[in-house]
Amino acid sequence: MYTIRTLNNIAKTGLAKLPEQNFVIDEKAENPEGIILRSFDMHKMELNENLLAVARAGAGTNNIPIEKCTQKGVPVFNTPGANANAVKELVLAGLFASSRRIIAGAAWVQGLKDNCENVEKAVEAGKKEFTGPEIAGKTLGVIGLGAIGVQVANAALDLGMEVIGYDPFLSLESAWHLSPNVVHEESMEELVAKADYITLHIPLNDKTRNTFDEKLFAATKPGARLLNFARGGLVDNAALKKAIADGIIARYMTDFPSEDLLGDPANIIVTPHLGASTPESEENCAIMAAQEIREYLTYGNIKNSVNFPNCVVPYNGKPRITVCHQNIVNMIGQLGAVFTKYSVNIDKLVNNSKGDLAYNIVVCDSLPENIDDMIKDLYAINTVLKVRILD
Ligand SMILES: NC(=O)c1ccc[n+]([C@@H]2O[C@H](COP(=O)([O-])OP(=O)(O)OC[C@H]3O[C@@H](n4cnc5c(N)ncnc54)[C@H](O)[C@@H]3O)[C@@H](O)[C@H]2O)c1
Ligand SMILES: O=C(O)[C@H](O)COP(=O)(O)O
Repeated sequence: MYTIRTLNNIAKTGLAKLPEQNFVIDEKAENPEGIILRSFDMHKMELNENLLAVARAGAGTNNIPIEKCTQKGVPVFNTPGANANAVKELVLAGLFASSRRIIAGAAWVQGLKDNCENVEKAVEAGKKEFTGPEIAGKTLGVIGLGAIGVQVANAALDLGMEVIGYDPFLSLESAWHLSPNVVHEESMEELVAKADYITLHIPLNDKTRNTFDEKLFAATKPGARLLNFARGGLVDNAALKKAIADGIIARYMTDFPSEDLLGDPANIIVTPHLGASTPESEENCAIMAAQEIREYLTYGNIKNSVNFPNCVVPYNGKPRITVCHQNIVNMIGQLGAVFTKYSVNIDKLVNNSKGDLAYNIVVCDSLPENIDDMIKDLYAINTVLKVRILD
């Protein structure tokens, strides 16, 4: 039996993928084997002793202490693409809202209640304050062409925009889906110098924090509109305010409010982190996260982990031993010696690596009687981080 702790509300259709005979869902569990979460900040949490896996029902994993998890041999999963359509739709709304002053105009009309004699007349006189340009024919710069960026880029082409993109790590998957009409830019500086609208779709990490700093704003085409539905930390807010004051940024729209962004609704539009908040995407993410954690806990199979390599061996009824270790030479030799010592015949062995980490699924014909001694011997190899027996 595995206990799964939920740190946020996770859609029930997703949790239903964890069968009751093998899984207990408990939002207060103190020592769970699995954690499923959305944006809960795990950085201040101790990783409990029994923890085996963490699944983020969503894309961004900057709220999870990945390095700490890796050191403990704990894979962190996310759900690539499961909320991409929801974010794409909100970004399209953002393109229109940052242009046409829909939000400010609608709020102004509400303010006319009990405040003027003739609403119709006031509206016709006042609407000139809320004009804004059309997006067709304008250039959209997409920074980050992953699951969301690709969908945004393709949809913007359909709306009649010129689209330019920048992503030095473009995946094969993205390349397959990206329209050939998206023009590739060699650098962020070149992209921001040409774009009338810029949209950010990159993860927040130590390399991308404050991507939009004073220097990048200085390279930006004056009058550009900047959309940030990725993470607040990608933009240096002090530099942003200066760019607004200098006329470089005509409007900033973000899904990540902070105190310093409030109080200037004409220039800064903030939504309350709504990108993935649709029933469809909440279900998609929860289902994928639950399936990933179920596969790992039950069979040791890994798909969509941000810190572990993919490693999947279809279940064939035989017991398996999984070993996660540092990715250095002669590990297979050392592991093999232990298997030989305990006369364990290997039916199938898959060893995959990602960066400094390697992971094995070893399907065995049978387990030895003194399996506890074998586990001790495996842990005696000092580069082994985690051993699991799945019988
Ligand atoms: N507002 C929301 O509710 C919401 C919802 C989902 C995702 N997000 C955010 O959006 C981000 C992107 O999501 P996704 O699903 O498209 O992820 P993804 O992993 O599919 O795509 C990210 C892309 O960014 C690229 N990239 C990384 N560093 C880059 C850099 N320095 N310059 C240019 N490109 C770079 C990668 O190569 C990748 O193609 C997530 O990390 C998350 O922070 C926000
Ligand atoms: O990274 C993500 O997937 C989004 O920011 C969604 O976050 P949420 O699941 O907390 O809405």
